Amino acid sequence: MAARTLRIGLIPGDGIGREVIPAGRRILESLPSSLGLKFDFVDLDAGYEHFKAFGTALPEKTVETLQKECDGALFGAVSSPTNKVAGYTSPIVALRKRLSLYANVRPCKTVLSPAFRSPSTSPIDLVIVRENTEDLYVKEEKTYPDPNGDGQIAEAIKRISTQASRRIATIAGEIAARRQKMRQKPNGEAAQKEAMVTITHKSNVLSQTDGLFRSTAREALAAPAFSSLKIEEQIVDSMVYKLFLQPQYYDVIVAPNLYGDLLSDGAAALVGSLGLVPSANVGEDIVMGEPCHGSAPDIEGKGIANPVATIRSVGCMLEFLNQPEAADVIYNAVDEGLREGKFISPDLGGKASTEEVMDDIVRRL
Ligand SMILES: NC(=O)c1ccc[n+]([C@@H]2O[C@H](COP(=O)([O-])OP(=O)(O)OC[C@H]3O[C@@H](n4cnc5c(N)ncnc54)[C@H](O)[C@@H]3O)[C@@H](O)[C@H]2O)c1
Ligand SMILES: O=C(O)CC[C@H](C(=O)O)[C@@H](O)C(=O)O
Repeated sequence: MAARTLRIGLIPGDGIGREVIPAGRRILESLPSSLGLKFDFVDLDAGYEHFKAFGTALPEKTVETLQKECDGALFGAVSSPTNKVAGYTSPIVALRKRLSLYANVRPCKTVLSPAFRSPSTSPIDLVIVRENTEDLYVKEEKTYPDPNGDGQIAEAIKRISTQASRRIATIAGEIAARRQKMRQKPNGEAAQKEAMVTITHKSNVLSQTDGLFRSTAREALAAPAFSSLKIEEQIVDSMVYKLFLQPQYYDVIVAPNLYGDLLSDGAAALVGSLGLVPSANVGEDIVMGEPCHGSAPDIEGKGIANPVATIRSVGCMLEFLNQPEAADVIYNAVDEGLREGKFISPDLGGKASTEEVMDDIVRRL
């Protein structure tokens, strides 16, 4: 059988993005040839450093190359400034919209290892499915003088649509159904963990925006295709509470954009580190793997960034490019390395460098 070639755009961005994306590339180059996959790579620019040098954080060439040439992409991280900088807009937020990457799928899983302990003592295996194109992320903000006194008023639009809510709930249902199938035992016995989608919202206060998200998600998940799933809902503040108290209970959590962003960093803390949690930005035309973490300026340049989130993101990208076998090879190699615990990075209490963790995983592929 002739090998299939996938073209992958590599966008390291800023900070530790530049240290972990090479690990992602190396993993793809090291996959066993028996999988029948080949990769070619195109290096693409984006980020705050690029903005400072050339006046744009997301060159059109990057967007066009991804749209016209690439099957998949790997994005590292960007160093978005926290103060307003004229002309700068987050390239990752822009890319998600420009490429219609409507779902941000973020699996969080505990690996039990003698080498490190996760803050959560019960094993976690959940997926956060974050809407990726709207909510407060439409970034329609304005500031104007306060007519009633000193100072100013700043406003932001929170936009929720039926279409985006339906689409995200549907993919969350599909992911839960797929996980249910994978958990089923060969003898037909039901798996221990209940297959479930938890719809997260704040419609007790935001009855129109989050209300629309909640009712649309409920409707989409009532489809016959999802009849084997338990569908439940949780107000986002108590969702945080319950997630921290009993994370092992959750299976698939679907959330509007901002709540999904916050919940995934919380879940990352529970499994041990942001350096462990991957994501896939999923659209109709392209899939972009991306670690959930940022550019980590506090450890940039030290060679100690944990590459596992990026390596698992390579698996997530391949999973959504319909290459589940290749994804499993990567997930298993990562889990085995963490379980054995010889090469553990400092964020998990170990001493291994980015390169040592990567080499250990490559050996196991
Ligand atoms: N997708 C993205 O591009 C993305 C995501 C989040 C934050 N950011 C940007 O990143 C910058 C820094 O943000 P922040 O410090 O709030 O969040 P961060 O995720 O960069 O870092 C938070 C903490 O986690 C640690 N950490 C993160 N990734 C790690 C890894 N792979 N290995 C070991 N430790 C890791 C960091 O050292 C830091 O202590 C900001 O400019 C923010 O805008 C970008
Ligand atoms: O800093 C940025 O430019 C984007 C950060 C980004 C987000 O979606 O808000 C990050 O928090 C993420 O989880 O991907």
